[in-house]
Amino acid sequence: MTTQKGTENITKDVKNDDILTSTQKIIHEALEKLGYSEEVYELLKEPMRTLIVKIPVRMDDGKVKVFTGYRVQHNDSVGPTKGGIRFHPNVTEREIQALAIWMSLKCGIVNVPYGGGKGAIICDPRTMSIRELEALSRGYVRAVSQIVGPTKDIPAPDVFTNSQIMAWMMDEYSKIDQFNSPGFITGKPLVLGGSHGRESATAKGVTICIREAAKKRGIDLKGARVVVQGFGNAGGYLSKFMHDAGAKVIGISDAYGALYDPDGLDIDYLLDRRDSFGTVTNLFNNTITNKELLELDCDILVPAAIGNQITKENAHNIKADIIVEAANGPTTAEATAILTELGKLIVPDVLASAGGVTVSYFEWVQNNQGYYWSEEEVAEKLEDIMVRSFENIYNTAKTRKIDMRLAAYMAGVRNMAEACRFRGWV
Ligand SMILES: NC(=O)c1ccc[n+]([C@@H]2O[C@H](COP(=O)([O-])OP(=O)(O)OC[C@H]3O[C@@H](n4cnc5c(N)ncnc54)[C@H](O)[C@@H]3O)[C@@H](O)[C@H]2O)c1
Repeated sequence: MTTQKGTENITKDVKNDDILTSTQKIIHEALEKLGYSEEVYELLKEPMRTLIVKIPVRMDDGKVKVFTGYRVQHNDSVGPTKGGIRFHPNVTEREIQALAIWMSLKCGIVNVPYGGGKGAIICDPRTMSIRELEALSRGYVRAVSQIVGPTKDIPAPDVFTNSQIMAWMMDEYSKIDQFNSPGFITGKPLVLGGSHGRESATAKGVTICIREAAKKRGIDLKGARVVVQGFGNAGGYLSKFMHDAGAKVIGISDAYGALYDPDGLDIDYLLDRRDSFGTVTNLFNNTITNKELLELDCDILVPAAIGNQITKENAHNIKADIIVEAANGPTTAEATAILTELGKLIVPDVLASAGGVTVSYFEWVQNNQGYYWSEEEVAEKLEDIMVRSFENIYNTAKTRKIDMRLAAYMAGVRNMAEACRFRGWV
């Protein structure tokens, strides 16, 4: 598995009920601002479909273990639903539902023709053999096969799932479909129809948001002091991209602590020493805490680890002028209000981390065309979409005198609400 030990905390630390409730609150406000009726909110506040399945797997010891899996589809008025599959022991139904709604918002923001979806299996892949994992992955596809497919609902990797699991799932679906179906799932290995640039897509999207936000604030990225919480897929690539852009990455962290150097950290060296769990701080004695990291004097702060990191307890101590959320849900609603009041610019998660689903969309388009793009082509198209999405949301926030989170929710929910109306659902 390529995912990290630390991600275990992602699910544990975030208060998932709060995530769903606070998401619903902002959706309500966004729909109200857009002038949609209460009926539209009633339709969009929860997923349209939640499938719970049982997956029997014969384990290596000869006994059968029955796993529980989910596939949640938020709304398919715009197009098929899309979202990752999480393998995690602590995953809950409400959490997957909230994540499916966030996927809808991200797709609306970058204007790709999908609704949001999300899947999960309650399991701990770190304790399973490769054979058991393959059997579980294939069993999941058989169990949900009636509601997924390249034109219905397209899964992708998430916490503790990777391109190998996507490959098994694609193969199983192709057998059921009796047709080679690469467009059933994204995040596949390149040889099975994966896309160039997908692994770093989230960090690329975050980088573009940082660059655009810095321009708005008159901050020159060259020499700007950047702090990144989390050094896994998103945080690691992001630190590298910031370093390459001439910024000074003065702080990074992982689940065990944080590193700080006011003159800038040697990111290439740290990436080289990082383990497969995104951990590097354990190699150093002179560390600071994650709490101290978030409050460092810097220009740009990027939470790229877990949820609920900036709360009403520490919001007043945040010194960064710009906060760009690579992680899902790092800032609470109260903290957003405090930081906005203090004049900080927050680029919200549903916009900042939408690069991943954008390149997943590119992968699906390439699979449908049977024609594959170069890395440059993928990067160019991602750049174009992210810049336009950022501009749109920034300008909405400015014109309407609202924060960028509410503006992003307005952009994220609009296509869906409009499509539901045209279809005559509401
Ligand atoms: N990777 C993507 O494509 C993607 C896309 C959208 C959103 N995100 C979000 O970005 C965040 C990071 O995702 P990732 O894929 O980089 O995960 P990852 O597992 O690769 O890395 C997570 C990093 O956070 C650190 N971490 C874990 N618990 C921590 C804690 N309690 N305090 C401080 N640091 C901690 C880990 O040590 C690791 O360095 C998550 O919130 C994820 O939902 C990721």
